[in-house]
Amino acid sequence: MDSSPATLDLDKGKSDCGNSVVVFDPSVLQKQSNIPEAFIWPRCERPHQPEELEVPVVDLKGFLEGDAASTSRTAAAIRGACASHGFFQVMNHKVDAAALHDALRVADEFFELPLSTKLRARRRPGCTWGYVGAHADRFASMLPWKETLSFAYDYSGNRDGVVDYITSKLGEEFQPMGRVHRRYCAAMKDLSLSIMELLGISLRMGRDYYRNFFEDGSSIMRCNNYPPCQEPELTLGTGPHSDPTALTILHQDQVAGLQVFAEGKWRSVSPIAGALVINIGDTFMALTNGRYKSCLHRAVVNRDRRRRSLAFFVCPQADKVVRPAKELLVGRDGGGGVPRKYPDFTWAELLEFTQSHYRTDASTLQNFTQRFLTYSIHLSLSSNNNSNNKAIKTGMNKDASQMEVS
Ligand SMILES: C=C1C[C@]23C[C@@]1(O)CC[C@H]2[C@]1(C)CCC[C@@](C)(C(=O)O)[C@H]1[C@@H]3C(=O)O
Ligand SMILES: O=C(O)CCC(=O)C(=O)O
Ligand SMILES: [Fe+2]
Repeated sequence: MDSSPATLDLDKGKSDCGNSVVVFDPSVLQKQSNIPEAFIWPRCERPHQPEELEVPVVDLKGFLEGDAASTSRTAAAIRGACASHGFFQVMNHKVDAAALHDALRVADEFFELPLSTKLRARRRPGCTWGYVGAHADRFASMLPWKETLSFAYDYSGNRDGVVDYITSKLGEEFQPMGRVHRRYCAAMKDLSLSIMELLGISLRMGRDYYRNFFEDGSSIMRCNNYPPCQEPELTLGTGPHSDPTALTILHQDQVAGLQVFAEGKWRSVSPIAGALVINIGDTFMALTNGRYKSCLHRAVVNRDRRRRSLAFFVCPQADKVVRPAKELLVGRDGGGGVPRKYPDFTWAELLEFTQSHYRTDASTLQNFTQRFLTYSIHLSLSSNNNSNNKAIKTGMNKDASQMEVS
């Protein structure tokens, strides 16, 4: 069994910091009879033949046309899904079929480029954006069998941010690719804000509450490319995690691979032509004080066919405080407040935690909260200077231990 992932020195033998950099080169790895050790996951994590998870397939036509009865039926269907496993699929979402097709086409164009060209966009240490192969620059084991390209899409920023990013990294000849991504992200923004309206209605917060919260959002576009794998039973395309973001719109191709951990086992969410998969992320779970669930999921690979998915991660504006509406903290009997499950935080803080201190997994938000509590209690013990005491920032009583950390 080969001992390590393909090693390729960058730019005439050295990377920026003078060391050889381990990258994921599918064209090399796929020729090897076995996958490198670093891609082999623990036995308990390896994929098995799953059952199907019947997630609700919600038809958005009536809601998008303003039909009141259809809107309340749609909100009820979404409420049920979000309160259990946080996943549903949407049909008749009004995202142009050509935009969906072209976005996958240009993702293929990118991933089919020579590795040296893709590495022009390589993710720099400490940055979220760029080209990544198996996270071989970040992790030493349990590497995911995938390549990804990620970039920002700012809801309120300049219209050409995506095009500028793509051309600045790859060259002016990639303008058409940037324009296709810009069109796709604009469509994802519109759909995400419509879904935020439905989430607001489903939580009886009104259609504008979450729409207003996210309309100046700072979202992330991620293209996932999962090459065929010669030992798919030993590895994972994306490891078990809940999305730290608020909402994910996933455009998967017609190759099965997405799995959700629901009712005590891994279950597949099969692709439905024309449908988009929607799931609640940790940040939205915190906004509802845990009422809506950010669910564990992963992606598996296969021996014969490449799989692609486009994940659009909706995030609030980076410095906006994530705190549940007080209406969601009222007990079912209308009595006293329900204990807070999570501290006040900003998306910038949670993102930094996932990128610098913690590998996103099944317990990201719980560990972020625990770290927050420890830090807050440490601060309150070690300093009388209340202005530094982050516990106040949680909008909670001084005794942060009242938070119910699940
Ligand atoms: C904020 C993020 C971190 C990851 C990308 C994302 O934008 C949302 C999902 C996260 C991730 C995909 C969850 C599984 C592990 C991960 C390391 C990956 O496999 O890519 C995560 C992403 C990351 O870059 O940290
Ligand atoms: O590719 C998929 O189906 C899921 C990817 C995913 O969960 C992610 O990128 O966060
Ligand atoms: Fe995910």
